[in-house]
Amino acid sequence: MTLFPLLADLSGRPVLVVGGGEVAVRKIEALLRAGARVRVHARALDPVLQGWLEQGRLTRLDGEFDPAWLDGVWLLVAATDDHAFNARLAEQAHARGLWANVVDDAQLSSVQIPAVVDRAPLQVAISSGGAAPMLARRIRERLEIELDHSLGDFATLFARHRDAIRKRFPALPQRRRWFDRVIDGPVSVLLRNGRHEDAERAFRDALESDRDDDNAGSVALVGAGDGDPGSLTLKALRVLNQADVLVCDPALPAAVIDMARRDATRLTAPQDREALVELLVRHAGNAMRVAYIKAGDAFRMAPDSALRAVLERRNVVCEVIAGVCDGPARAPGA
Ligand SMILES: C[C@@]1(CC(=O)O)C2=NC(=C\c3[nH]c(c(CCC(=O)O)c3CC(=O)O)Cc3[nH]c(c(CC(=O)O)c3CCC(=O)O)/C=C3\N/C(=C\2)[C@@H](CCC(=O)O)[C@]3(C)CC(=O)O)/[C@H]1CCC(=O)O
Ligand SMILES: NC(=O)c1ccc[n+]([C@@H]2O[C@H](COP(=O)([O-])OP(=O)(O)OC[C@H]3O[C@@H](n4cnc5c(N)ncnc54)[C@H](O)[C@@H]3O)[C@@H](O)[C@H]2O)c1
Repeated sequence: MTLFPLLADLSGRPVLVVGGGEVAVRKIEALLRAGARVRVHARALDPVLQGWLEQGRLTRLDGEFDPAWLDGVWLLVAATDDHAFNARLAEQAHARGLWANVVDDAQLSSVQIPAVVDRAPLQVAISSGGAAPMLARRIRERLEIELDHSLGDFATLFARHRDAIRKRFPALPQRRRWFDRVIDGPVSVLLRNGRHEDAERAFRDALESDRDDDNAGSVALVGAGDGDPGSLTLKALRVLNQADVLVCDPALPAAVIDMARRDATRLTAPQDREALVELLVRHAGNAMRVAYIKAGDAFRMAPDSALRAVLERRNVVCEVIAGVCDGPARAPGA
């Protein structure tokens, strides 16, 4: 059976959760985050749920289960450890045309809860259809590493300018090309560095500029740390996987360079400072995402710490990614 993926707006809508254990806590946490009005019925409540009850974040229904509790509810979550009881609850919900999630039985569930990477308003939902929930969880963990938390801000920025974007590019193909360019451009670099006003300005510039003369790329100055590829920070790894052009310090261990995107152009950094700056500016001006990588925490220390200001004076959006140097130093090329 193939499940139909859909996203539900439960904001302000009542949801009944039966069961108050560990699994109920996880489902209720997600329901509350989505703004649902959660009613709980359970013999015993987990201390976390007890706390939320005391804070008025949920209501509790006491006594023997009463089918009338299903009235006006949008979704039932059967989360007890009593399989037969869960099955009866689902049956009653389905008889009323309600959606039911049964935490110990995928087959009985008309709704399943996926693993979620939450970068609201952007969300990635992963489902194995009940085949292997732990596999869904593993894939989520991988995506958590890949997706920067500023993606939510990025999506919000697009939403805020939605009307202006449509007005500026009324034809869809035109709009699509523009979206592709902005998504790969410097706005996301500014957002992930917390520079919200600069991001807003760059976004507006991209909206106003003519398609063909907006070739803004960016430069990331990446500290590679102690030379152990395992010491690269998440930020460094993400940048290395996105970069179109890698400018590598000659002393950088090959194992670190191997972590980068395979099809990126790899260049050796010129020794001459001016030549280096010109190289970075030229590629960034050609709509490239450039990463200049050097061992240690080079770009937060003199003399390389000056490089960012030099590039920004040349109108290149630039970010510095710190290197972690706790591990044992590795020989170049190791
Ligand atoms: C994705 C996630 C979402 C969430 O819950 O938020 C989720 N299960 C998660 C974790 C998890 N689930 C289980 C363990 C092992 C615990 C252990 O063994 O101790 C862990 C790990 C843990 O708890 O850490 C065991 C398990 N789960 C189900 C059964 C019954 C069965 O298979 O029939 C059993 C066997 C019980 C047993 O054998 O006793 C059933 C369901 N679990 C689902 C969702 C739905 C299918 C989703 C899909 O397949 O895509 C479905 C059908 C119903 C539903 O709940 O909607 C969340 C990961 C969140 C994350 O970290 O990202
Ligand atoms: N879907 C998932 O993600 C997932 C993950 C792990 C386990 N499970 C399964 O989910 C079930 C619940 O797991 P848990 O760890 O939360 O269990 P738990 O033992 O911590 O909690 C069970 C809850 O159900 C309540 N309960 C039991 N019978 C009841 C009844 N007749 N009326 C009212 N309340 C009743 C208990 O008071 C308790 O609050 C188990 O069967 C487990 O195998 C599901």
